[in-house]
Amino acid sequence: MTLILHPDDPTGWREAPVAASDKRGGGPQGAGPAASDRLTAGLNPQQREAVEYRGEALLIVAGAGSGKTRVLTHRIASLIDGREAWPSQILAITFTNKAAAEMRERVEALLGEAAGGMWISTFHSACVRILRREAAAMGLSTTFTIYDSADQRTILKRIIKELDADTLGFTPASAQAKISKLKNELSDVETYARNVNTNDPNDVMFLEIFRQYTRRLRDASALDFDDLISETVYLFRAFPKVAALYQRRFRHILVDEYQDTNHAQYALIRELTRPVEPDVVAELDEHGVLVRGMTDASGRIPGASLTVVGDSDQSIYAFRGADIRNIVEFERDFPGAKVVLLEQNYRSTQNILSAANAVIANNFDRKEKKLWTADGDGDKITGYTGYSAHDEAQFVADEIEALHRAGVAYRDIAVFYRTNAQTRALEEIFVRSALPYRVVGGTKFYERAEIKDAMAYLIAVANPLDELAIRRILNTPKRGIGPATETSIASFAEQNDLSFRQAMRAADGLGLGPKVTKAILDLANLLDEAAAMLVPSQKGIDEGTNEGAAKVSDVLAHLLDRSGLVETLRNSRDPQDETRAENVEELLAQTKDFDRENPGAGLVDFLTQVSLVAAADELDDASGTVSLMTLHTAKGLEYHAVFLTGIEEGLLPHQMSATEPGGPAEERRLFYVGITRARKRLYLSLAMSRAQFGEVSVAMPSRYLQEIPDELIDWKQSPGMATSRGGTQPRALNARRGGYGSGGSGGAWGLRDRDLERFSVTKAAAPKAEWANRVTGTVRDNGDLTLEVGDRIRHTDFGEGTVRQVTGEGSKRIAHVAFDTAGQKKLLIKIAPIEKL
Ligand SMILES: Nc1ncnc2c1ncn2[C@@H]1O[C@H](COP(=O)(O)OP(=O)(O)OP(=O)(O)O)[C@@H](O)[C@H]1O
Ligand SMILES: [Mg+2]
Repeated sequence: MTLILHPDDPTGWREAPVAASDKRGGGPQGAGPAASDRLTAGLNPQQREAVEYRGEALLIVAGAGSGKTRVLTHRIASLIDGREAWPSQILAITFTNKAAAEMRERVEALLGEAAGGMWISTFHSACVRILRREAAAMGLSTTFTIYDSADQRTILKRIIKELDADTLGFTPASAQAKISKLKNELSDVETYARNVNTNDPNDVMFLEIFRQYTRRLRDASALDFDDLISETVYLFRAFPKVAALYQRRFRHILVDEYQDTNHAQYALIRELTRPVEPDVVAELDEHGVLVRGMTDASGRIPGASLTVVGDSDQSIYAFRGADIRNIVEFERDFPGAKVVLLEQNYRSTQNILSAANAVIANNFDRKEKKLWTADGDGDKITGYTGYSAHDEAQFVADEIEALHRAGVAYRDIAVFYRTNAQTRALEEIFVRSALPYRVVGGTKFYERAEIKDAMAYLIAVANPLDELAIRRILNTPKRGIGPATETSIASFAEQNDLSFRQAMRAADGLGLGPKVTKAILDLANLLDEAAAMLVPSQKGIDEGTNEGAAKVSDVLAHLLDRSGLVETLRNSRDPQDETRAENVEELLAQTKDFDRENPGAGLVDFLTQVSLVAAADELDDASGTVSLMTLHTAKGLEYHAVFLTGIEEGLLPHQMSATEPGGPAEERRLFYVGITRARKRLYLSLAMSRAQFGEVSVAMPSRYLQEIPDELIDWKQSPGMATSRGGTQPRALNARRGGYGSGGSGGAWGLRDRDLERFSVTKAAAPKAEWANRVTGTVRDNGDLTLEVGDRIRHTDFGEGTVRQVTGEGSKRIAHVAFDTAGQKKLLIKIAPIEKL
């Protein structure tokens, strides 16, 4: 393998001056912690100790609101301020984009400009950044697509159908969950195949599903979310020299919410904190990567220092493979690690903390830990039992108005729920009450069909191998290309070992009607044209910049205009289509903002940003609005007033987890996370009946409610009271006005990632034509191979056969071949894997 070195060294590896005395590696000459006294002022002694500790591994374990995240930010600031590390030598990992943006803000507030160049990001963003840069080493296109959960399910649905796997009970969701679990355990197809029980038809079938899924993603040059982490781990393991570049660069790695890391994420951290061995150091040196002064006496570059913070009581991602053992076993994995415990809570009132303590105490197998504050009891918790979900929502809306009148800003109020479906009633009432609100990470803008359509155009341009994207837009807007045509293109592609897109270009030889043929070619041409717009000028290519390339917004505008996507929506009679057209135009506006704010960034950067944001959460607080979000999204955040809604059996604990081992305990931790987000006011509410899946059913108060001592809650309408009034019958559901969800998520789209990652596609030194080819995708070329009726040929897959007919012109000539064993096939002569006998 060859070492990938970056001519422009975009990560700043070469910039760091060397402190010969600083054996921990290459940071600026340290003035020592004393210089950053002002950064430790206002911290308690344990927090200060954690900020100032300078060993190799540090574990901070503490309950909610005790300042763990605060310690991380101060620690980063202190390293930089004390000139012990360059910002570029710091990698801080948080769980959501929102948390990353907040952390960056806090560090910037402490340091000002000096904070630039730091990597503060989620695991996924950091990995995408690495993978885009190193894609070549993995045999992956730098423009690889990131598949979200819906994309995964579409592919799995096709595979399951083809394999008739549904007869064995496989569903796209079940296969997806299983694949995700395996990937989070760093188990790939080969590993799974080795351990599969060949006598179990289910296992054998799953293996085939997994295998096909993996192949399709590879063919499409696509990665799913779990791949982002696991592929980075494989990359580092397979290419120690690539790994060394990052091991050398990041001298301080800090991970927030460590209790929720899964095995793959854990492995990634292990790789990143490994020392660089002397032989690799020597090779780096040979390649001009600065290593002098970074090595210790044995000639190694020591591993990065690692700081992790977490709270095992807040572990809520077991379903995604999070492994609490990562935190429990930290001391074993990192011998000599320093452990700091924080005890005092600075966030909430004592009443809120007492409720949290009482609830979490019911979990066994945990270290006893009690949250306390010096700030006093504060108000009691307010409880409310609604007759229906609407009644509950009305209570929430009324209380929010009351808080607002009392001077609490909307942005300092949040409403949490267990499942996204619960937003319906809340949104309906909020819209009616004209309450400004925003759904964080809810029904996402990007998940809307029309946005996915428009995005699919962009994806098809960026990654010509992405079959999913191109098939999505093949007949969107309608252009007369039916499913039969789609299938014949797909099988032509399959038979000729072509991508779907290449097969489209050969449409005129497929024997389709002239109108359909034209429609297919027009679409292929439109995509090629758009791809050509993205090619930088020769100067840009020479200099490795995007100079001369069209802006993302121009490309999208061109695609929308020429495809007629917006126009079709505008001309439709369906009243919903007007909103859809507006949404697509909103996307266009978004690309304009992107272009303005990220000069030099390209289409792939935009697509990456969207996929990362869409999957994890939304970006920023639109100030002045109440935030609605799931309990999972709420992690790490805090608000003056918090409403926990739907505290009912079946919702919390959720019915899916109630029967699973460890399920109720994990749900209890989720409740605990919710409670501990509140600073001053906490509201717990439930409904006596709730409509789910179109059916109204009686709801029971959550078992967790009973775990909170009575004296802490002031019930405005108690579960008991409501029942004694015979209130299990739902009150007539409020008449619907305003429709569901007409506000909400659209407004959130306008926010952006401060931590935006810019991935420059490796294009230095590629001449324009080659670069253009890379964008549109080229394969083998048989030159002017002439074939005539009666010729015998050999195909790599189909064996030998006889040419029956030749149609088409020039590079689009197609041979109709009768294979001896494989039947009739149509082959594109120019590129099919064939030879003349
Ligand atoms: N020493 C301190 N003095 C004053 N305020 C503090 C101190 N330490 C932390 N805080 C404040 O307490 C609140 C909680 O801190 P932080 O968010 O860092 O806690 P955490 O341990 O990360 O919580 P969680 O477990 O919920 O993520 C924040 O508002 C923070 O600014
Ligand atoms: Mg925190």
